[in-house]
Amino acid sequence: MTECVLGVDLGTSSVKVTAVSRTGEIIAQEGMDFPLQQPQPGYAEQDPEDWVSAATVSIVRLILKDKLTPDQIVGISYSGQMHGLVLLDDNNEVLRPAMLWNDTRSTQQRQEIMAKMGSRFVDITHNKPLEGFTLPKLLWVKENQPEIFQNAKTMLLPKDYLRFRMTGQLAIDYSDATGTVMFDVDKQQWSKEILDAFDIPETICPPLVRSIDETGNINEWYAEYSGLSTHTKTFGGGADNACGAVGAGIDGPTKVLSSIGTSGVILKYEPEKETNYDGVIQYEDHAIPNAYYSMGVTLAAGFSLSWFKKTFAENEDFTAVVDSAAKSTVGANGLLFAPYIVGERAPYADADIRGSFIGIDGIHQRHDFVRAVLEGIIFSFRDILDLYEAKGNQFETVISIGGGAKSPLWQQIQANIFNVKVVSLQNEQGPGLGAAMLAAVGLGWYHDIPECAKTFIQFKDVFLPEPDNVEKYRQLHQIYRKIYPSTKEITHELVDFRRDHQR
Ligand SMILES: Nc1ncnc2c1ncn2[C@@H]1O[C@H](COP(=O)(O)OP(=O)(O)O)[C@@H](O)[C@H]1O
Ligand SMILES: O=C(CO)[C@@H](O)[C@H](O)COP(=O)(O)O
Repeated sequence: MTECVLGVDLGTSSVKVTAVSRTGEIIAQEGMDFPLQQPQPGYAEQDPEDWVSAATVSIVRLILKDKLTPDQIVGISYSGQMHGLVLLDDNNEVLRPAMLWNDTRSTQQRQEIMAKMGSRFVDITHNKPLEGFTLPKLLWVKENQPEIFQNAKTMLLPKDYLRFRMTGQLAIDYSDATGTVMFDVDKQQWSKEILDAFDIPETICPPLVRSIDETGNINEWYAEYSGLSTHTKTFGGGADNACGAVGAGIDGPTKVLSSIGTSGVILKYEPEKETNYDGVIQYEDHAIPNAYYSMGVTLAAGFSLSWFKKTFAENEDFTAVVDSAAKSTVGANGLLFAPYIVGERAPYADADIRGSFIGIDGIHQRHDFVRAVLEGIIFSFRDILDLYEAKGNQFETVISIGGGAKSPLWQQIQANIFNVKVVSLQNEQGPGLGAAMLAAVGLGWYHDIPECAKTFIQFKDVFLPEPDNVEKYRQLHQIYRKIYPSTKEITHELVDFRRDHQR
């Protein structure tokens, strides 16, 4: 019997569960989608029960279809979509749908936090209180649903809710704790100053654990529900981007992570706790003990492509639609797309900006629109890379992960727009692999994450920049950068119009 660990990656569009042997072989992988609710402009919610059901179906498939035996699964760890607010009452029942990282309804609360604490807030958390983060959401509930806030005993993030249902134990790891912006990065503890400023009881914050720490065995109920064994241990896990960076081997200043999941992320490893980008780029504790990372986030990366596919090519094969972009040209025959379809976080922290196609011409065909979507998402990543380069960083390698890394064409576009070599992983599920690595280290199979990485991480393809196309994309990016200032006012007015006339 080959022992294995499971990396459970709770994303925004689906959960993916990856079973990995002690020698780093991916022996099986299962997953299941779940829906996203957007009932009003800026709202993004999910039912936490959908996460539990989808994770359980995936685990049951691993056992029944892929023939893993429960005893073979010795450890489980988690990678989770960040910042989402799950509120539990004193019976640990969920009080309202989870408000997700791409829910931007809390602009007023963001302003209130800045008005009250200003730069002190950024000093403590190393972040600005953007709508996507957990504290503004909690304050939105406090102000708009006071009866729910009063009954809220515990706040959890998505992966921590899933682990709670599997083990009965409440916990949060440091990488997800930083993403709440209720955490003092320098002191490495919940910030009493922030909690007191907004009258939030510290008891709402779950106990902190390291990503490699044990967080209890699978409990009797979940063992019966899923077929897992009560001997299986769970481990803290981390934020999906922290786990993605672990699974992609981002371990030094010359490598950068490019993740195309529902969101898009450009991420850099940071060895120093003291680094502070004044909140222009996010700063987080890592899943690697005593390490940190920074990142810029595009709110709708894979989500823009999925939206396009659902709206204009619903019944077609996803890969075929993406591949059709090869029929277009560099620059999509003069068509640009700005992916601000649910607002934006970096480099423009603007909840009310919306997306656009610019330059639509009578000659354009659907494949030009697909190409423009792929390119527009990477132009927005280029904006983030520009922020890093302006601070003196130079990268030699981009490691590409997430659902978007299934497309070789999209990775070549990245190499050309970044003008940096892009490398893919054998399996694009970096966060799931990273989570499995946390369990492998937690179990003691490996001394630490760098040692585990030598066995677990396997690279696949290399995409080199093509000089002619690099130059064309450089020119196109100059035009792309004008879209935000040119469309800001118009799209804000349209969002306001929609809010005013929402039925
Ligand atoms: N064949 C494909 N080629 C390129 N991109 C894809 C393909 N299939 C899915 N995607 C993109 O991958 C995204 C989902 O990536 P994933 O890493 O699973 O996200 P999450 O972790 O947020 O659930 C989708 O939004 C979609 O745009
Ligand atoms: O908000 C952030 C990071 O700050 C997002 O990156 C979420 O963590 C969602 O990740 P995916 O579902 O796109 O992987």
